[in-house]
Amino acid sequence: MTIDIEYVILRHLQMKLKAPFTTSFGTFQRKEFILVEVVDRDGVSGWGESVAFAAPWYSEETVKTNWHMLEDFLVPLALAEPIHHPEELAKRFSAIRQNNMAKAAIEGAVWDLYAKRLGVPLCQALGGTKKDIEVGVSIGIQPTVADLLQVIERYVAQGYRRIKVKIKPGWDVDVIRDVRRAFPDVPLMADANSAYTLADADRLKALDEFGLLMIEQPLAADDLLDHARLQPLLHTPICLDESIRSYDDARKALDLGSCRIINIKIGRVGGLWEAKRIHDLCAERGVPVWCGGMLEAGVGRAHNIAITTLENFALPGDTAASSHYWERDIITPEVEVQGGLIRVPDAPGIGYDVDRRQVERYTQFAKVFHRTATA
Ligand SMILES: O=C(O)CCC(=O)c1ccccc1C(=O)O
Ligand SMILES: [Mg+2]
Repeated sequence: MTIDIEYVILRHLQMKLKAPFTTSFGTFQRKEFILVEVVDRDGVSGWGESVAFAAPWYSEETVKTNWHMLEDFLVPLALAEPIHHPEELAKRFSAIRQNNMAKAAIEGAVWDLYAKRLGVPLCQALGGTKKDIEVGVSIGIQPTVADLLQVIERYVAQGYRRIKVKIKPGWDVDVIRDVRRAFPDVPLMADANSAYTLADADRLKALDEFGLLMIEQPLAADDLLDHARLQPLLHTPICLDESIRSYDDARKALDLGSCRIINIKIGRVGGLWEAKRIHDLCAERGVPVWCGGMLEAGVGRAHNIAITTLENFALPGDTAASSHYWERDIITPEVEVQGGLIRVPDAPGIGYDVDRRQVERYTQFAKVFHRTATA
């Protein structure tokens, strides 16, 4: 199989979230992101989505740094030579340091095109087998505990398979106690987005009594060592998110005992190829993984669904329904959750149609890059 990309379109989109989403590091009202379309000689399109946010709170990447990396480095590399397998592109990109979300955006588009050319769904091209995936939902910090309980009630009623609550100092032990009292049996976890240090070990230890499935990223993103010190003090498994940016990070975290579960985000680790390698490593080590979310629009959501079909994505992810985030998503059909499950689409590639009318509506500006002009 040879993929000859004829041109690439970068579009800058902005979509308003249905409800503001608050984490320990800030509040999101809208999502700005880059949609990548790669088009081959026959006019077949592959789609990718950069998950970088407008501001560098979650990681150092932003929409603008991603645009710069794509325009000046990654798109020219993708156009430079034909591609026989997306892995080749991942290797080509390894000459460029980090900037994982930018790399993943275009690599994801090439994966979609690759699977479409093969005539198979993306999940199958990746080696996934599941026909349905189990999903949970991530719930932001709310104005009051009463608000939080009401929101949780709604998602439990919709059948979501686990509830994730964002925590930070001052919105943690008492909140989780109230949630647990109201929902004694719900599969529950907490995500701190690096809001604590090792000096808070007692506070984190106090969460042990609530039977959480895991506590996600309690300490700093660059601190595998302190996570390794914290984990033996807790009964609750630590799950790492921000700390894991590559296969090697995952290997080191598992060797050190920094976590017992890994959240895989395709963008954070630089693409589907690296995500699959981390999945396979964790499978060998008997460590379950799950797919995190970055408030994606439909294209990113479709990629998350595809990777989650790999077997060792053993825990429900954060890939909630389109309608949880958006009045109107950019794909048809939209992603729906029924009884806590998403049915994996079986059409070639990402398996959803990109709704060009909606894309147009949300696009603020765009730029086209032709092979002849760059290569
Ligand atoms: O619903 C989603 O897409 C996941 C929401 C979420 O938890 C999140 C949202 C924005 C930034 C970081 C995170 C996170 O997983 O830490
Ligand atoms: Mg997280």
